[in-house]
Formats: sequence, C-alpha cells, structure tokens
Amino acid sequence: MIRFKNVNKKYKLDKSILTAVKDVNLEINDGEIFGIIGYSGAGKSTLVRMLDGLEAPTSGSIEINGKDIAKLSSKELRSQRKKVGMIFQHFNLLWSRTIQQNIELPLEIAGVDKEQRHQKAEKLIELVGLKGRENDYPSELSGGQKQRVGIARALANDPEILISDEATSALDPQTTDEILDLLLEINKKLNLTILLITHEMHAIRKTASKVAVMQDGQVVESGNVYDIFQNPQQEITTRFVNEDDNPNAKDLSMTVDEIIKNYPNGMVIKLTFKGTQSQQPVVSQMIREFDSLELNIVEGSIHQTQGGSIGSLVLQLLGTPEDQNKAVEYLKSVNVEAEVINRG
Ligand SMILES: Nc1ncnc2c1ncn2[C@@H]1O[C@H](COP(=O)(O)OP(=O)(O)OP(=O)(O)O)[C@@H](O)[C@H]1O
Repeated sequence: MIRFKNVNKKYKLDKSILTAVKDVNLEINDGEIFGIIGYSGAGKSTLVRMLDGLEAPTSGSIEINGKDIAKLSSKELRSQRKKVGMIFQHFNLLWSRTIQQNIELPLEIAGVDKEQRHQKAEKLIELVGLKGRENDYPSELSGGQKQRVGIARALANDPEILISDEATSALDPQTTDEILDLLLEINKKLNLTILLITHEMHAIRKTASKVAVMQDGQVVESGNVYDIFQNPQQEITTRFVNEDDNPNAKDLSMTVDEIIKNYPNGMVIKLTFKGTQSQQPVVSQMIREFDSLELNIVEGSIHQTQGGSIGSLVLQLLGTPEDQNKAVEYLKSVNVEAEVINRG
C-alpha cells in the first residue's frame, strides 16, 4: 500500500515560498489503478517525485508498504526505487540503442548477466506486443510502439508499482486507448499497482477504479471513478468529466418530439445504465426472451468505467404490444431504468 500522510511540499523562491503540494492524504491499495488528475501546475509531478524518493516532503510522510521513503538509507532507497517503474509522455528512450537494448538497460544497471537480460527482454517484448521489432531503433517506431518499449523497460526490474506520468498525452485517441488497454492487461496479469497521472479524464474513466482530483497542490475531491463520474462535487471535477464527453452531461441529440415523429411505430424506450456490468447481454437476452420482439437502435451513448457502463440507449421495440410491455418489465427486473417515450 502507498500512503501519503499530510504531505506538504514548499519551494523557496527568490522572495516568496511556493506551496506545490498541500495537505495531501491518499491511500492507494496494492493492485489498484489509481488516477491522479489535474491541470498543469496542480502538483502532480511533485507528488510523483516525492513518491520516487527524488525529493522529500517539507512535512508529512509517504509510505510504501509501511516504510517512510524519506527515512530510507541511500542503499534502501536504491532498492526501493527498483520496485517503482515509470513511463513518461516523451518516452525517454535512448535513440542510439535498439528496442531490445533499451529494455535491457535497467537490467544492465542492476548488474544482471547477459543471458538473463536477454531472456527477460524477450518476454517483455512479447508482453507489450513488439515481437519481431527487437532490433529496430526507436526512430523506426510509432508513438504507441515507443510507449510500449517504455512500458517494457519500466517492467524490467519486476516493479510493484508503475507510475504513468502523462504517458498517453502525446498520442492520438486510438493509440491512447491501445496503451490504456495494455496497462489494464498488465495490471491484471502482474497484479501491478498503477498510478496514472494525467489531465485526461478519458484515461481515468477507462482504466482507474479510484481517482484524486488535484488543484493548486490540493486534493479537492477523491473517490471511486464511477461515483465521481455520476456525481462530481467540485467545479473542476465537473469540467474534467464534461471534457470526456460524458454521456450523463448531455441530453439526447434528438428531442422527444423528433423521436416520436421519426419512429411512430411500436414502442420507443430510453434505457439508462448506471453501473450495469454489461448492457449487451441485457438487450440480447431481452430479444431472445420474447418471440415477436424486434428492435431498432434509435440513438445512444454509453461509456465504460471500471465500475460498469453509464449512459443511455434509446430503442424502438417492434412486435406484439404484449411482448413490448413484457420487455419493459423484464428490463426493470434486471435493474435497468426503462422509460417509455412513445407507444405507437
Ligand atoms: N523545483 C521547483 N522549484 C520551484 N517551484 C516548483 C518546482 N517544481 C515544481 N514547482 C512548482 O510547483 C507547482 C506544481 O508543479 P508540478 O510540476 O508538480 O505540477 P503538475 O501538476 O505536474 O503540472 P505539469 O503537468 O505541467 O507538470 C507549480 O507551480 C510549479 O511551478
């Protein structure tokens, strides 16, 4: 477990003192993906530097598995730092080294022999999906592939914690999603604790189970990602949630009148998902259950969080009126909110 206890970090400037981190208290459980979100200057990197032992808090403490990092001897700190892997926005790869050599670098520094280094790098290359590219140079890779090398290198020393510091900020949306999927896979496979530092709520929604929102050095809101998406308390959190095109923040693109005009037949219903684990089986089960039932998707916007699906789906149900009614009852019985917009 990682524990930030009343952590403050102040910097002495020429004529004043700048508080970069103020009274931060956080607990991050083993194996959890924990997001820290904030705009530039919020104090995220300062937190990370303190967690990696590069800087000490001005007051308060940061503990990893019960040990205060600031109190470790330099030898203990070196061995502790091996347990923390880092990936960065600009990858920080060595351009004169091949992919394999980049991944082997931390093992070389740790004094691991050549054969073991090779074996380990091969496994990691496979894990991050870069088999066949071992002898390429970073300049020959796309941004997403470079980040895969960064991830493999960060895992070389079998860390317990992976810090992702804006690791997807330089990538396009599709590549971002591929890297986030890889982080999720690694988290599950290796039971790795991942600290996801970002200014993108999308990255948090897709991967993290908990999140802390930082502003001016303080954690202004924290909790389960799903709850925070449903009900943000602070203005800044609402802004982040809306930036992610949150389906809760938007009404349907068609008005009810337009829906009725465009879909005059059958029954039109709006389903609202609030943390449903999977909406597809619910809908396909419903069609299978009632023989005469057919459906058209009118519109919808559903996003996935680690706590389940959120959003809404408007469906036109065709079939006997009896089956339409039974379908609505069925949806209610599986805890899906179903509002009848129109009966044709
Ligand atoms: N070594 C330092 N000396 C003085 N001030 C610093 C130092 N490091 C950070 N700061 C200040 O602390 C505040 C928090 O900076 P920090 O880099 O932690 O924010 P951030 O959320 O990581 O932003 P970014 O994403 O832009 O890096 C900023 O006002 C910054 O100018």
